[in-house]
Amino acid sequence: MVNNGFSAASQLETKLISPMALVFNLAALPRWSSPVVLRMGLRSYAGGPRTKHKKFSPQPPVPASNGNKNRKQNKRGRKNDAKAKTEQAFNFGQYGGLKKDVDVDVNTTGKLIQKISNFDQLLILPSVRDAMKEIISKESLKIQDNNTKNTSENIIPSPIQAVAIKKISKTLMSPKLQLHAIAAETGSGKTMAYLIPLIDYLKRQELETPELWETLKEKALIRSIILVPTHELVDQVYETVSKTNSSLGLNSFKWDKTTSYRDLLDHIKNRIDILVTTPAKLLNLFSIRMISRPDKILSKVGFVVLDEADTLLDRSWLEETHSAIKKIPNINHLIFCSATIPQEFNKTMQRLFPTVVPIMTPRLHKLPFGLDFKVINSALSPFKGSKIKALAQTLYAISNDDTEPGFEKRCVIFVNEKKDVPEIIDTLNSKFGHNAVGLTGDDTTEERSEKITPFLSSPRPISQLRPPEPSPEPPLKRLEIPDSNIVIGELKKANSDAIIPKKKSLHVLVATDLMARGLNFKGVRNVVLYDVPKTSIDLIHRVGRTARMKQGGRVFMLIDNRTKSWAKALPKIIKKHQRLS
Ligand SMILES: Nc1ncnc2c1ncn2[C@@H]1O[C@H](COP(=O)(O)OP(=O)(O)OP(=O)(O)O)[C@@H](O)[C@H]1O
Repeated sequence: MVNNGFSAASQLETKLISPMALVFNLAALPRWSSPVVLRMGLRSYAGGPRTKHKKFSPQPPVPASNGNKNRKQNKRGRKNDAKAKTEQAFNFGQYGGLKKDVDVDVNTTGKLIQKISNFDQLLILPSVRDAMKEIISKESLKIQDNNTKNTSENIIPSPIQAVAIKKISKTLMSPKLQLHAIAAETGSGKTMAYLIPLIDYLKRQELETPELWETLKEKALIRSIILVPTHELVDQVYETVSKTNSSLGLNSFKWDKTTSYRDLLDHIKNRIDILVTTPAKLLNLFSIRMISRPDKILSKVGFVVLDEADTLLDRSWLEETHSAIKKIPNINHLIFCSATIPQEFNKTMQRLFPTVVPIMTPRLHKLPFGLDFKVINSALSPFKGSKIKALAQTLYAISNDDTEPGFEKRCVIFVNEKKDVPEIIDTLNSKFGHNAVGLTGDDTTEERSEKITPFLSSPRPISQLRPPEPSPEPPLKRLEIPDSNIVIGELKKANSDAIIPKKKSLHVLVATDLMARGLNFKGVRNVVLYDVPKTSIDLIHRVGRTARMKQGGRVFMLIDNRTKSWAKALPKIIKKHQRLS
């Protein structure tokens, strides 16, 4: 029987899988959820100085207290409100870490966003709009499961792009300082949500103040900066940004570990319109002897983006990032972009940037739409507590099911501790015959890049790969669960290591949280959480490497007796489309 995919309702259901029977089927491609925007519970974010917006009001108005009765009623009211709020945001076992009182205002901004179904409805220069649509259509994943081809005509703004561009474009050329925080679920197109306003800003500067532009265009300066936490993200963001060089005549440049000072200087001399780098590198500008006036070079930077802002402003990065921003004296737009709002990040923002204006979508802190989440209990027979056996069988089953027909399959495995990576790789490759590579912060930049590149590009058609090695594998018994469209692949005698056949057609990457942030694993349909992530924040980022932008994806989370109580909460969260807290 052809495996057609789950029904719409069951796509979002989480299933607890018995270890002997792993369920395989990619969820059908999800559509955009209703594009709506929310006002976040980032109390201090409200009240931006320059842009009009409503203030966040976490509690309904309480009438002026008058005597004991009123006080008691008010107290009860407040209790009920608090209860309703905690019920709304599901608390995942001992998890937490995320800002809880995310308050969705679906009605006001939501309706506005629902109306935006086309880039033409947004205030963007036509040349910028056309160029960016073209880039998206080339970068965005081809939908494998049907014959729809991406062309710039059928590219529409994602909800976060619609709302961010709409809001930022209103006062784009106002000379006053403007701070925005863009936050939306993983894989929702946040890069373009800040890049389109940034590029529109640069091009409008050129067109609207031609005299000024004439004096600046030959100068040694930088006009905008995108800061990211890792070199992988420098490469990824630059890959997109650099496509504007030819189509829009911009000079973009990435400054990473491999860049020589000479190269950097040469590019600065010819004007850098968009610089992509890390905060540490930017601070380096002040210690390069060849550069006599770094302050002058930065004096014309008008647009700054902090991508993965929650990482860049967490305890270990804060000082560096804040120092880097402080070195840029004339910022006009400062944008913070993030998929999660951890409590600590929220507090930092309240303290350092209390006037920032939030731009968010209602799916923030929810797991991706169209995700198929499976929980595998390694404590049960036949694994009997061996997580590695459970992992090996999961991988075997992934490589043998009939998903992703005609394309190579890839799977990213996340572990909590980097010390576990070498052992897992060794066991998977030597004992179970997998084709796995491991990545930790100990790898050099070059090693990391070599290992990760095959996962960042679209899956290759099998016809382009060399024929797989023959493997002495037993036939896979296929079963169907009555009254469902679930197909089960069952291994004969799966409790014995010896019978698990060698399998090389699946490409496996084992990584730590380092690779969980922001990386656009194009078309990776399978993520395995070898360890239960320690916080909701980690869970969201790791899960978010699959099911990106309308693409289905599966997550297999391995649990044991220690972690199973936490895992129990997840089915409810996903089924009810709840937000993690
Ligand atoms: N309007 C659009 N239509 C279709 N695809 C798009 C659109 N905008 C962006 N994309 C594609 O969606 C994918 C995910 O985008 P992006 O990496 O910006 O997500 P993100 O929200 O930054 O994710 P993360 O939170 O993990 O960093 C990319 O492959 C990008 O090319």
